[in-house]
Amino acid sequence: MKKNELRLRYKKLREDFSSEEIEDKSLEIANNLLKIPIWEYTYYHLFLSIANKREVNTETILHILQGKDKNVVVSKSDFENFRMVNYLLTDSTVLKQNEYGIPEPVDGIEIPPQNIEVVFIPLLAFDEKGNRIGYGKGFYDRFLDSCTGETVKVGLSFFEAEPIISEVSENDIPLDYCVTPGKIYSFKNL
Ligand SMILES: Nc1nc2c(c(=O)[nH]1)N(C=O)[C@@H](CNc1ccc(C(=O)N[C@@H](CCC(=O)O)C(=O)O)cc1)CN2
Ligand SMILES: Nc1ncnc2c1ncn2[C@@H]1O[C@H](COP(=O)(O)OP(=O)(O)OP(=O)(O)O)[C@@H](O)[C@H]1O
Repeated sequence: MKKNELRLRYKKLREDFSSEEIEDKSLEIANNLLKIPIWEYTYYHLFLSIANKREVNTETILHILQGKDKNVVVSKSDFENFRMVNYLLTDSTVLKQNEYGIPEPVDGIEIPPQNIEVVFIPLLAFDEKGNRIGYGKGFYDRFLDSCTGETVKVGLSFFEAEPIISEVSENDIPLDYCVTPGKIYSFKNL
């Protein structure tokens, strides 16, 4: 199916979940994440969920990372150039909601993308090869492009994989893993 059709379809599917379903499914995703081999690294990039958009709630994942004493990196989006600037999340980080309701650090210690070892990625949809679709502004395409080839890319999704996403462009960087409430996909060596 085409990207725009998939975006619309999955946005609708997500909107049908109750807050309780979002919480339960997000917890199952966090539990499944513990089963993939990504816990020996130091720098983890996490997105902070938009409360009213029915995204995967990443709060439990944040607590897991903090419990393991990992360095957590969060970003601020620049809607002029569709790039993200990444900051270390610390006790003194001040978060402020941007115009889309995304909590963002006001400032802080900037972390170069090359230092980031694991990235958790919000998705609208993905396919069995690990291709992904986001909001379509290319924020994550640009960000992942500036990370290293070694950076582990982990998608988080409420839904299972589509058989195939057409119109994959050369900018699209595929996932290494995708975790859903019921399943763990590994795309390594595909
Ligand atoms: N929590 C979270 N943080 C994230 C992302 C995300 O998907 N989730 N992003 C992933 O890329 C980046 C921000 N990307 C965005 C891209 C487009 C729009 C946007 O145009 N919103 C419109 C229409 C949204 C819609 O179609 O539903 C709006 O809210 O009016 C917002 C954020 C970086 N941070
Ligand atoms: N590395 C890049 N450098 C410059 N432009 C890019 C890059 N990656 C993607 N873009 C541009 O960003 C736009 C959105 O890309 P695409 O349709 O793949 O979105 P997406 O993968 O759904 O979005 P996102 O990355 O925000 O989740 C396209 O116009 C694309 O040309």
